[in-house]
Amino acid sequence: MEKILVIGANHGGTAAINTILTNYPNKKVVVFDKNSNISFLGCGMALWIGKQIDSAEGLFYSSKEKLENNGAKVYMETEVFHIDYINKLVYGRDKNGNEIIEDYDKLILSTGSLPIELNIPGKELENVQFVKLYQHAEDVIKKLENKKIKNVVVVGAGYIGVELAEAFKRCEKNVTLVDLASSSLTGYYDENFRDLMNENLKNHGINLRFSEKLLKLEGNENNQVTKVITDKNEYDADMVILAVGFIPNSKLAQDHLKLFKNNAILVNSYQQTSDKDVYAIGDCGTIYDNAIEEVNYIALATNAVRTGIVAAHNACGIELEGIGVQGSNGISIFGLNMVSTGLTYERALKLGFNAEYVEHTDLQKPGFIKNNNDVTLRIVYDKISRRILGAQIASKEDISMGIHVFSLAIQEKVTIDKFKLLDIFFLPHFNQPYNYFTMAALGAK
Ligand SMILES: Cc1cc2nc3c(=O)[nH]c(=O)nc-3n(C[C@H](O)[C@H](O)[C@H](O)COP(=O)(O)OP(=O)(O)OC[C@H]3O[C@@H](n4cnc5c(N)ncnc54)[C@H](O)[C@@H]3O)c2cc1C
Ligand SMILES: NC(=O)C1=CN([C@@H]2O[C@H](COP(=O)(O)OP(=O)(O)OC[C@H]3O[C@@H](n4cnc5c(N)ncnc54)[C@H](O)[C@@H]3O)[C@@H](O)[C@H]2O)C=CC1
Repeated sequence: MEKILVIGANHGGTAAINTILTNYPNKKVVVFDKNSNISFLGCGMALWIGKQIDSAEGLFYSSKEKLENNGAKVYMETEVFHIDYINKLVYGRDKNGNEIIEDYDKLILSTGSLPIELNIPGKELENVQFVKLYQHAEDVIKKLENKKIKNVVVVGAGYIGVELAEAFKRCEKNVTLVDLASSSLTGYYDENFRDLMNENLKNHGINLRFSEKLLKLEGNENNQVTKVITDKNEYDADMVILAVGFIPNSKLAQDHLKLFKNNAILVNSYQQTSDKDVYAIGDCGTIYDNAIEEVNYIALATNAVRTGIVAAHNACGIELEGIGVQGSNGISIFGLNMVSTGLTYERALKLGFNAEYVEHTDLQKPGFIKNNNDVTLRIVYDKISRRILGAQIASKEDISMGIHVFSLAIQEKVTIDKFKLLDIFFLPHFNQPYNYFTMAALGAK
């Protein structure tokens, strides 16, 4: 029986394992994970910390037991420390120090990512937290019960930082959000969209400190953090969250597999690495980005799931080519919903596209409908090829599904001119006859 070994059983790994177990009963599946849990939805962490949900119970959708009931052999709390790619052997060590060796016919690496560690004095002080794992969130929640924790400084105003800033505010903490960049969410939105989010955060009492470089953290005699020092200011801090991005966890691939510029494991559209019997999925690997028509690194659970499915079929001998991604993403903070896909205008210009954008703001539904809010849509396109490169939408309405049409447009290289006359239904309960999709696109010269 052919044996497929999976290292890492979070979102990517779980998707691959389930795909194999469901579709290929003639394959043996062996799994290693160094953690004690499987499938934690990090996206629920802010909801849990901010008490918008009561517990973490619903934040898992799989477990060792579920995978084993479906036929896998699962080693939890067992870290793989070496792979002999030549002899196809994987070496793990369990929590009791026992060494476990398993051979494989095909190997799927799903070792994910690690939060970036800033090399600054004071980073080892107590109450300086990373937020990636279930255990991290549990630790933060327990510490927040201490009423002495009043001032929380969040470093990094990307997706994690902004979501957690809201969560800490909901716990009635004084929250300062610091970023090296001149705004929150610089990786995802253009300036006027970022301004909407910054205004929203400010209006909810979050102290925004942008264009500041973190220099060091200071502590008291008990080694607990007390201050955050930047190149411009200093802030009182009883807890500091470091959320300045992820790096791929590709240590096991070094010295054997080809890596991308940020050390992600380089894969082709079948998730195959430079070793034909080894696949890499999710945050530890690269992904093809249709917006730039090149390989890229985009750490998202959605990509982990899709690449897991692709790798599983290919590892089992059924060819399935991935179709690439657009990096579609979304955020919802104090009722302001923002979604984006593909390239922002700023990034498109930086990458050398002949970029242009059209933008339109209008009520979601006709004026006679109550409970109705403005929606702002920006579509970014290339003036020469006319190809749609990206889109951003912001509103207090739930506009989340709207972004998917732009994701598909980028994937299928639809031009802005074709988009102008896209068939969009109208019903006053949902939208307007002169839809902002159409109105924005018609503005393209
Ligand atoms: C707070 C937060 C919120 C997020 N919100 C969203 C969101 O809303 N939407 C979204 O799309 N994405 C979100 N993400 C990103 C998303 O969680 C990641 O992209 C996703 O977890 C990647 O899945 P993965 O399986 O590739 O890697 P990981 O989740 O990093 O899992 C890797 C697994 O490999 C195991 N492992 C690693 N090394 C070894 C080893 N040597 N031996 C054995 N096991 C090993 C680890 O224990 C882990 O279980 C969020 C992330 C965080 C932290
Ligand atoms: N809603 C969603 O889809 C979510 C997705 N995620 C994903 O998880 C991954 C990790 O998220 P984040 O850590 O928030 O990364 P991020 O890339 O979203 O944001 C990192 C932020 O840190 C800032 N930064 C970098 N170095 C810094 C420094 N030295 N000092 C101060 N600021 C610095 C950057 O300017 C950036 O704003 C991302 O890929 C993200 O897309 C995370 C949370 C939610």
